[in-house]
Formats: sequence, C-alpha cells, structure tokens
Amino acid sequence: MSTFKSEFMRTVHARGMVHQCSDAERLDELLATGPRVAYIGFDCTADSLHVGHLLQIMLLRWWQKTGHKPIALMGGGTTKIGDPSGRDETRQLLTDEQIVANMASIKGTFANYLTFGDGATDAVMANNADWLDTLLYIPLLRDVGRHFSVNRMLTMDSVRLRLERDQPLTFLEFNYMILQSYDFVELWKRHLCMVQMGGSDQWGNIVMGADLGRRMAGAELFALTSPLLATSSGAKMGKTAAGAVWLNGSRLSTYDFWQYWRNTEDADVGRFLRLFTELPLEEVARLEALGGAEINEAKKILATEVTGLCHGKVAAAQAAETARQTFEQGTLAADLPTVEIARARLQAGVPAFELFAEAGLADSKGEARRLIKGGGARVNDAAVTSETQPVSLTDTGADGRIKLSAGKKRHALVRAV
Ligand SMILES: Nc1ncnc2c1ncn2[C@@H]1O[C@H](COP(=O)(O)OP(=O)(O)OP(=O)(O)O)[C@@H](O)[C@H]1O
Ligand SMILES: N[C@@H](Cc1ccc(O)cc1)C(=O)O
Repeated sequence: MSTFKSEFMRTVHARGMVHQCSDAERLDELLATGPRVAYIGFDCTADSLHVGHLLQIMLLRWWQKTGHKPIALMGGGTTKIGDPSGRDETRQLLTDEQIVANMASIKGTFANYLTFGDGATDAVMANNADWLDTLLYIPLLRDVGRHFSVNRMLTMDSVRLRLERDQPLTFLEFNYMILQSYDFVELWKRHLCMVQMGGSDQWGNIVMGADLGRRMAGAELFALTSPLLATSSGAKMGKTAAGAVWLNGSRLSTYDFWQYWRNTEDADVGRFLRLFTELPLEEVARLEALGGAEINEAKKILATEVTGLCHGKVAAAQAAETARQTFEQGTLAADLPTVEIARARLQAGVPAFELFAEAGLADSKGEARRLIKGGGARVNDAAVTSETQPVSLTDTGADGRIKLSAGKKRHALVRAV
C-alpha cells in the first residue's frame, strides 16, 4: 500500500476510500507523471445530494488536491433512464422539468468541495444530456450496441440480481449501462478523462465503459470504486428513520446535519474521520484512541469538520455552539422532557397549538394558541407562524426528535412511536 508512487493513490488507500481498482499499479504510474482527469456521475433523482454521495465528492476533492483535474458529471440524460444498480425496483420516472430543477439545486454543493475554472487542475462540470439527448437509435445500435455482449450484460449485478429474484427489469433500465459507458468514452474524447470513480455498486457500469473506450477509441481507461458504507450497526449510511441526510441546507438544517455526525456510533468515529474529513491520519489515530466520555470530543470534531466542508466553517461553528448551549448548559441536558406521539398522527401533521399543549409547554390549547400568536413558539428553532401550522414527521431531525421551544428557556422533544 505504501509503495504507491502517486499522492492520490497513497492518500485514498491510506484513508480506506478504495474498494476496487481495475489496474492500481498502472494507474499509479500514470498519476505520478502529471495531471490526469477523472469523473464521477451524479443522477438528479432528488433536489439535493445526500450523505451517501459524500464519499464520492471527497474522492473528487482528493483527486484535485493531489494535483489532478476532476469532472462532476450531472446525469441530466441518464436520470431519464434510471440506474437499476443496487435497486430492487424500477425507479419512478421523473419529468424533464423535475430533472432540470433537481440539477439546478444539486449543482451548488460541488462549489463547496471543488475549485472550478479553466486551469489544468480546475474542476469542470458537465451534463450528459448534452450528448445523450441527441443520440439516434440506429446509429447508436450500430456504433455502440455492437460492442456490447448481451451475455455479459446479463451477468452484471444490476441485471443479474433482478433476474435471479424474479423482479422486473424494464428494457429502459437494461440500457442504462450502455449510456453510462458512452459517457465515459465521450468524456475521454472531450477531456482525455481516463478514470471513472463511484460507489462499489457502480463497478459494472464503469468497467463496461472502460471496455467500450478500448474498443471504440483504443483508450486506456480505469475504474476505481469506493466501498458502499454502512454504519457499525449495519444500516446503509445516509438514511435515518426520518429520511435521507441531505447535503442542501434547504432540506436539512446545518444544525441537524451537525447532529447527525455528532451521533456517530463509537466504533465508526475513526473510520468516518478518515473518510469524511481531511485531518492528518496521526491526528485521526489519536482521536480514535480516546476512550470513555472523551470519544464525544472526537465526535464533535468530526461533526464540525464535516459540516465545515459542506456548509462552511462559520455555519459549522454556529451549529457546534447551538448544540453546546442546548445540550451542555445544564438547563437543557439529557433530562429534557420528551413526549411520544403516534407516528401516524405525525405523518398526517399535528397542528402546532395541539402539540405544544400535549408537550406540556402550555397548560391548555388556548394558552398554546396565545404563545404562538405572541411569537414565542419555535419548532427546531424556527418560529411557528400560525397556530395550526402542522408539525410532522418531516420535521424530525437526524437524531430522530423534533424540538419544541416556548420562549428561550423551555424546551421539549417529540419522538414518533
Ligand atoms: N452509503 C453509501 N456509501 C457509499 N456510496 C453511496 C452510499 N449511498 C449511496 N452511494 C453512492 O451514491 C450513488 C447514489 O446512491 P443511491 O442510489 O442510494 O441514491 P439515490 O438514488 O439518491 O437514493 P435511493 O436509491 O434511495 O433513491 C450510488 O450509486 C452510490 O455510488
Ligand atoms: N449511475 C450513477 C450516476 C452516473 C450517471 C452517469 C455517469 O456517466 C456516471 C454515473 C448513479 O446512479 O449514481
């Protein structure tokens, strides 16, 4: 591992970011001799990326930091097809308008992690709709389709698993890997892009593209995948009971994002520090070795570092301070009153005045209404603007709770049961 010549390969291996690489030795050689180009594709299936994408973004960031050029590819075209990789069911089809809106909303995230521009190692953003939307069927079949063996396509996990489990796979989805492969060759032609990275579920799509590049253009292309992350307790990383852990601040507040990382399981602290922060490995080793209550300090550092990259250092410091005031300044310690509300009710949305009364923050519904009218009621630190404003499951923070406040000092937590 330590024998790698290139800084990129040394760094990403040492930090545990690599699952598979098609030819690590050869790639290492090429990376040691000058700036190279790599890309990762992101489909626009929602209006924000989530924590599951963060490892991919960190790979692009290290790629750039170690002297190479990253391409963030928006899947404006591929989102119309829907990648079957790692999924049991066909994705719901999105309209063109939804895809365009999602892309606009996702794009901003990359500016926090990458430096864009025209220089040799500046990042570039591309959209595969630019070349996929105008493909013609017969020419595509003749120029590209002839290089694909259906026999081999059937052995790819994205296809094989559906067939083995008797789950339907549409012809539309079956074509996804052809289009992702085409992207790789197109980016090679446009930018001499020679590496495609992605989560391990993308391996089949990536090696098919590398093969296509060899056949169509005589290009030497490489695949490098990251592990698909689960927490120590086995849950797929990035999704909580309350939904995905979104990267866009409009979807998940900086404070809740910070809390998600603060609530990391003890056994994951070292691994997450290596994967999601840029702290030197010696520092990570020191933090990881902290025992007992001190591990909480390491979790706060993790939360502040990851939040700092995603939302900026100022917002991260603010989130850390809010957490300190809320949970460490005596009045609001762990004995904060918690009310349990039936999940179905929260799903439907409970009018704020009812919830405040039930949580004991007002003696009656009438008093709760007055509290709200007077501007003294807050849900997750945001003012409640109408008495009947519904409080629902979507307000649940990454820690599985909704925080209600009456004035500055009185708080209660709501948990769905
Ligand atoms: N836990 C994870 N660890 C590493 N990479 C992940 C993780 N979750 C997602 N990814 C990467 O991000 C890509 C998109 O993931 P995923 O398919 O889960 O996103 P989604 O389409 O937004 O969510 P869903 O499949 O739940 O609709 C995956 O192909 C994978 O490479
Ligand atoms: N298939 C990838 C996204 C992607 C799209 C186009 C590509 O060329 C590469 C990757 C995913 O689902 O996450």
